[in-house]
Amino acid sequence: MAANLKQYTAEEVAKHNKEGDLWVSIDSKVYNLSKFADLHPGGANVLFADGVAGKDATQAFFGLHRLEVLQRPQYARLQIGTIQGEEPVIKPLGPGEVSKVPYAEPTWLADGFKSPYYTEGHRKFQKAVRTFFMEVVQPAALQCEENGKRIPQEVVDKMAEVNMIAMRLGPGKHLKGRTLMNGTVTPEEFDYFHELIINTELARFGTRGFVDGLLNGAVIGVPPILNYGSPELQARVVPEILSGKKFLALAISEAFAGSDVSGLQTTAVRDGDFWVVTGTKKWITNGVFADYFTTGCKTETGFTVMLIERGDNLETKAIKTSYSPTAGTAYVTFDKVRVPVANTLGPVGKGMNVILTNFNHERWMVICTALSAQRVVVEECLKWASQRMVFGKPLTSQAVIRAKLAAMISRVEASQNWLENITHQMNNMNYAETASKLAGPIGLLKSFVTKSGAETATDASQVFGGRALTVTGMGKVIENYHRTVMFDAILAGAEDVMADLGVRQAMKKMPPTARL
Ligand code: HEM
Repeated sequence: MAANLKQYTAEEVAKHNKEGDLWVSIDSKVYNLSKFADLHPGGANVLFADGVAGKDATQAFFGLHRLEVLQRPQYARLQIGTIQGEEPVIKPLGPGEVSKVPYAEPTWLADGFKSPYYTEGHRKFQKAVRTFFMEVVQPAALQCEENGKRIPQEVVDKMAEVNMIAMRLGPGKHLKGRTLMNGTVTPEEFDYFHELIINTELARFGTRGFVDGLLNGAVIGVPPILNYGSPELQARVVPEILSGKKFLALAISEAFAGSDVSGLQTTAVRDGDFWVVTGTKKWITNGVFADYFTTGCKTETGFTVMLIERGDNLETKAIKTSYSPTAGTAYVTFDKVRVPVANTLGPVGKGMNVILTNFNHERWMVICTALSAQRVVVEECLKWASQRMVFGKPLTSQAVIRAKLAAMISRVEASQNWLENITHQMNNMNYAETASKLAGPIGLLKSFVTKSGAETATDASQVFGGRALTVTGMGKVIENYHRTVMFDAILAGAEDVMADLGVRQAMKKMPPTARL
């Protein structure tokens, strides 16, 4: 488009510097703001100021707006030309591109850095996944986060086409025979680093509610079916969910009891070939739009897990939380719901094992997405602190700001290295080894990442100041982050419980031979 636009000299632009005849240049692009001035959300008079009207307003503009403002079609069309002999310097990331901002990407994606963990195949996969998320998912993420609606079906269908929903469950037999990401990786090659890549990419939009709205219910609620459901149940339900035709939520926690499973009150009573289920569930991610609920119930001989289909006696009500309703967080009521006994997942009374099987993977997933979101905050802060001018100098000229950046960067880099180490172990341990050796480290890392997240949210808010408090505009990613950072510290195991689990697991492994 720029090629067909007229070229102007700075002197020509300077002539248009008053009400009714107002031009500015921003990053070598010339904008005619004559009519727009009265519509400008920041007011008209700021545009007529000295140093703005008829001038190169690049610095003033980027002190007040995000680059995306200029990309919105209604504003992009204000551009009438370019400055002769100049080229635009500021560019958004194209689909699949990696950021050149230091620490904005994990080191394995940074120029010249090496990693022992990632192969050429992982690199190809990362590029394909980033392109897919930027092109297909990001527009929906931004919209849904704002309007609170469920992820659109067209996006779900496109995710299903590349088997994204199946890949989100991790490596395993459910991938067999599927073409993954248009053949970028085979089901046999797909490992936890591929899954880490997906989790990293999906959390990069500064839209925390949408991260859970992106069918997280299935990620945590389908594995019990794959591991414990009868072949008939699997054959009926799993394809519907992995193809995005039906949605599923994991329904364990209640207002009466969170992780304290012994306190659960939802009860299932046997009546012939059916369970009759009565009770309530709270904080159920994706519950608002789920068709199936992998549900924990109290039965005569203990805790039992079963798959419950939405029907007349099952109601869901949206719960207002501090993140976007696009996550579909629900309060669920079961009123004598009749559930076929064939829907039981695992042995009756042994539901704790069914749920526990899934915990490490769920917590690891939360670590991946929480860390990715934290890294985005680091990038936002590095950009802002460099472009924001105070007393004639960039914010980075303040030592106190640099100290905050140092702390933020160190936290994400430390967590990334620990996460990649754990992911490598997951690739090389069988299920029993993972359960015995990694529950502790995963608990500790989850606690570390979420504590770091809270510190980073505070630091980033100080860097952005008042802008961190507004839902739109310059600090919108920071606002979303500090408003929602606690979700990761609570979902899938509260921060303090996770840290304690790590130490308790270590205590179990203390050798009797050890003495000071
Ligand atoms: C193509 C030119 C421009 C467009 C399309 C534009 C558009 C906007 C938009 C959409 C907002 C709302 C906030 C946001 O979404 O970030 C805004 C706010 C604002 N704009 Fe502009 N603007 C332009 C140029 C400028 C320039 C050159 C100045 C220089 C002083 C300016 C000063 C402001 C101010 C002071 C605000 C309020 C910021 C805030 O609330 O934090 N704008 N502008």
